[in-house]
Amino acid sequence: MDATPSSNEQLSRYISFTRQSWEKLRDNMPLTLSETRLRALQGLNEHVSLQETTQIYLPLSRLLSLYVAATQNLHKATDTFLETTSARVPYIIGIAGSVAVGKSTTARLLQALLAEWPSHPRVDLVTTDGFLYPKHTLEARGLMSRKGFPESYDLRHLLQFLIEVKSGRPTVTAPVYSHLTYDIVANEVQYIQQPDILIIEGLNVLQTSRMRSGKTARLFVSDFFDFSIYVDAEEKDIERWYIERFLTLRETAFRNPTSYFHRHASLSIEGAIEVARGLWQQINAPNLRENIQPTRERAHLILKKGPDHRVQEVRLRKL
Ligand SMILES: Nc1ncnc2c1ncn2[C@@H]1O[C@H](COP(=O)(O)OP(=O)(O)O)[C@@H](O)[C@H]1O
Ligand SMILES: CC(C)(COP(=O)(O)O)[C@@H](O)C(=O)NCCC(=O)O
Repeated sequence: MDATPSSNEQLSRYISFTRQSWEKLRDNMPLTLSETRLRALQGLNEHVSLQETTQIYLPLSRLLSLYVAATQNLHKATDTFLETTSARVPYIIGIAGSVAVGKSTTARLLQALLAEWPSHPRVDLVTTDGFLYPKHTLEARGLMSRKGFPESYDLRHLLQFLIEVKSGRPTVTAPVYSHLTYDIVANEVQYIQQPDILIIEGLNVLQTSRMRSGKTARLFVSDFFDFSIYVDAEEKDIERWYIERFLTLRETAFRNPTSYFHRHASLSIEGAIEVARGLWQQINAPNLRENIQPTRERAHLILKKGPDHRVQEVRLRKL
């Protein structure tokens, strides 16, 4: 008998909110942000409407804020019991989902909103692309068309980074990736210095993948998460968003001569759509189906977007 729970069984572990029922939760919450502050945040995320920020993401930031406070209190309780003073340890939130589903936008918006709550003002954000192997290594291993697949990441390095952050080290560094050069940036690192909250965003953060040696990893990235979010949408919508973003980049970033995709800046619209669809169908769609979507039900919260990026449904796991 198959002991793996079916997708329906897994989803029944969640409380499901329609957009309307989620919005109503705002009534129970002290949403203290002024209209002026919200508009300033809007400037950081011009893609997300003010209505979406207020109705979906602000309640979510409130929920997360309650969880952070509860965890901070738990640490205090342990300290009282043990008569110790532990190092400050960041609360870690993982954000997973397909390429182009809107992970970065969601992560940046939550970073800004969470920083507004006085009990945890310092919120840092790290994207897992910094832990991809450098381009020359991917080329040498024949992995350039497997970027974003589990084997394209230095998982050991990512786990080491998380161990250091969670052990309360005052300064931890993360490598940096450039979408412009399509490569790790040599001699550049991001410093993480005991923020109150650390958001880790990436395709792979809920995966229970194998090490390159073929052995199953003993530790998973998600073991370090206090909370995790999966950003979900229909594949046909994500493909369209991917192509739209590619067309925008053709008119902006690709014009830069140092861009890895500079040669695509001179393509016709039809030519650019063909290239983008090819990248989607050969790399990102198989990765979504094989490695990303199967991790969805590991998340504490699932945000399901409609064709216009507006969240249609929120599922919260019964803890
Ligand atoms: N909430 C949103 N509302 C409108 N557009 C969005 C939203 N989130 C993302 N987008 C757009 O969708 C595309 C992909 O978003 P991005 O955050 O870059 O995705 P990812 O980090 O998952 O690759 C971008 O062009 C972005 O502007
Ligand atoms: C860099 C990425 C693997 C995303 O990495 P993440 O930050 O999610 O770890 C992805 O954006 C990517 O480059 N995919 C390869 C195919 C493509 O160019 O779309």
